Amino acid sequence: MSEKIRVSEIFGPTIQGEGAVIGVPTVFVRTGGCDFRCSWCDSLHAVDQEYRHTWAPMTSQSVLEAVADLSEGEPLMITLSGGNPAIQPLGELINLGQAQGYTFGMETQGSVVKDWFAKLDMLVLSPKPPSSGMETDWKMLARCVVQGAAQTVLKIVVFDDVDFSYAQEVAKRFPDLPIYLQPGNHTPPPPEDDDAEVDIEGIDDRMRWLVDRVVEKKWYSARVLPQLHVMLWGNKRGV
Ligand SMILES: C[S@@+](CC[C@H](N)C(=O)[O-])C[C@H]1O[C@@H](n2cnc3c(N)ncnc32)[C@H](O)[C@@H]1O
Ligand SMILES: Nc1nc2[nH]cc(C(=O)O)c2c(=O)[nH]1
Ligand code: SF4
Ligand SMILES: [Mg+2]
Repeated sequence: MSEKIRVSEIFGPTIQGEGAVIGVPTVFVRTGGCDFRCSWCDSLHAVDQEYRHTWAPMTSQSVLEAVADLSEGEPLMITLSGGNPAIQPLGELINLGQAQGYTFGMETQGSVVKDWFAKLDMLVLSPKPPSSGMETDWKMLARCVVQGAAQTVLKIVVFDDVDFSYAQEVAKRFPDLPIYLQPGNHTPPPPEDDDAEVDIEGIDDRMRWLVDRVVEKKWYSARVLPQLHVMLWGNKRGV
């Protein structure tokens, strides 16, 4: 019997709200458990051990059935997120899904590498800036890149100037990867809150500041994007 996947939630179809494939319809499979604990994590219900009892152990087949129920059998992009999906056994799910016409994107911080990264259609590496309180293992991040997903991109959350310098350092180390900058959202909801308010003005301010910084530095290969789902629905879960 293959190992079960710990699943916090499966939701959609919605649009991918962030980064390289922003706007693309997708179903999210959010796994439970993370080796990090970022100070500003917006998905603590999939990180904090306090919520472990809500993370259902599921087979790959049952995850795919749940996705197919939501998409009414139409194959689409499945986005694996978390928590850190890299700590879950996801190779079989990707094989099964791709055989049925699904494509797979994954969001991970680059702290753990698996051989099945090579099967992904889109790997989003989101190493964590200083404001998160986490450290970057540069060697591990580089191993995630060479694992060879069809497309690999970087996405860095930026709250302040120190984070901005960190993002520049990441870009310097990985000059061949497209890099997306995303303003941080300061108001993560309490995990049990299904419809939390969000500080849109603060996000707008940081977005404008981020554009100014990119232009000032003539960093013309950077791409600056807000979290579209947060602009539309705030910190609501399941969108
Ligand atoms: C919740 S994480 C889950 C996947 C993985 N653990 C990671 O961090 O990449 C998904 C994305 O949301 C971003 N994110 C988390 N909290 C955020 C916040 N408060 N503001 C902006 N982006 C945030 C992360 O940086 C990551 O790119
Ligand atoms: N619409 C939407 N787009 C997203 N992109 C990354 C998300 C995540 O939490 O991983 C996310 C999310 O939760 N919802
Ligand atoms: S790595 Fe991702 S899921 Fe884990 S705590 Fe940080 S933002 Fe949250
Ligand atoms: Mg999110």
